[in-house]
Amino acid sequence: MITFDEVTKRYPDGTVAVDRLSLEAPTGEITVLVGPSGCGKTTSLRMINRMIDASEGRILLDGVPVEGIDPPTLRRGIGYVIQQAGLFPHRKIVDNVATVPYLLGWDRRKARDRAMELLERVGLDPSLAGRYPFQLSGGQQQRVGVARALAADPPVLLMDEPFSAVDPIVRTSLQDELLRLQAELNKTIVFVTHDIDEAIKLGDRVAVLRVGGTLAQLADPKTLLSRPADDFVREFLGHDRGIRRLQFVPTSGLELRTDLAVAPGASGPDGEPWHLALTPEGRPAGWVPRDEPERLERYGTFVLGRDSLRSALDAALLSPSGCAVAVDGDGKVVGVATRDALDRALAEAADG
Ligand SMILES: Nc1ncnc2c1ncn2[C@@H]1O[C@H](COP(=O)(O)OP(=O)(O)OP(=O)(O)O)[C@@H](O)[C@H]1O
Repeated sequence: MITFDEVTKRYPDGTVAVDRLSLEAPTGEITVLVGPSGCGKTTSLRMINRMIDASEGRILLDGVPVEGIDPPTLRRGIGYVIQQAGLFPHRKIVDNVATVPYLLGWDRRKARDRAMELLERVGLDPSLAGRYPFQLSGGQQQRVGVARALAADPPVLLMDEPFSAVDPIVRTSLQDELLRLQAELNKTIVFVTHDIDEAIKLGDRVAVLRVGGTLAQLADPKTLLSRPADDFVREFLGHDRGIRRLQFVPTSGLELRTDLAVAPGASGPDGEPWHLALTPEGRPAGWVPRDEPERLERYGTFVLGRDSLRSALDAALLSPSGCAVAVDGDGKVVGVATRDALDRALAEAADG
């Protein structure tokens, strides 16, 4: 666990970047520091590995004040990932990843084996190992940055806007990859971003900071969206806070109709403008309008119980029938959520 205990950072010119910050980043969880530009996120992060020293207060790593640990020893247990990866341009990818193991005096072969294993783990083709950083895309470089930070298997990972220099699609896949890795590795991660959506997606806990370096709120994403502490947090979360909150509402309680999904070739129930045609395997084939039984229209699906109400709504909006198709983990149809059922679930979510 990382503990900030009344930590203040005053730069020599008098700027107070962080002001009596107290918070805990629990072991094995992702704690996100988020807030507007200049609110002290990077300063806070760098005080953990002592790239910057606190002016007042203490930072503790599993109860031990970091000020008492010499920086090289401290950093051996702390991986660090920054924006644009910060790779060494004249070293091959494999050697970039093996940087810390080399520094730790590992045998060259063992260090390289470890690097190759990590490249695969972060989703990179091992054939890239012999290239130089400039021969990789921005997203690939960022993956190398993550692999390098993990090389010596540090229990703590500090990540400073690691995905902000790549396009939105690559960014989403890097975020998904990080969540997948974290499910396996259970590192204690402190992640800095100015993007509230990224914070909500990645954080087990989210600390919202305001300019001046004070803590506005520390909460899990669901609580943050449903109960922002004050106007600053509400404003920072944005006007679509209500919609985003739906990503934490489960679909397990949705009422489903099974009569609207029919076997291949069969006709739909009387009086219904649409029915869902199934494939022989029970997967969705498409929505069929009542007056044009040969036509198949597009559909949207959500995995019942796993996906959120937001996904179900998205699925409904994708389809001209206005209904969302509920499937199981194998993609087989378990029922249909009509607009009425979604409306009732929305009304309940608004009350909750
Ligand atoms: N070396 C320094 N000397 C003086 N002031 C500094 C120094 N480094 C940072 N600051 C100031 O401290 C405050 C916090 O900076 P910091 O970089 O921690 O913020 P941040 O939240 O990470 O910002 P951004 O999102 O823009 O990267 C800012 O007002 C910044 O100008």
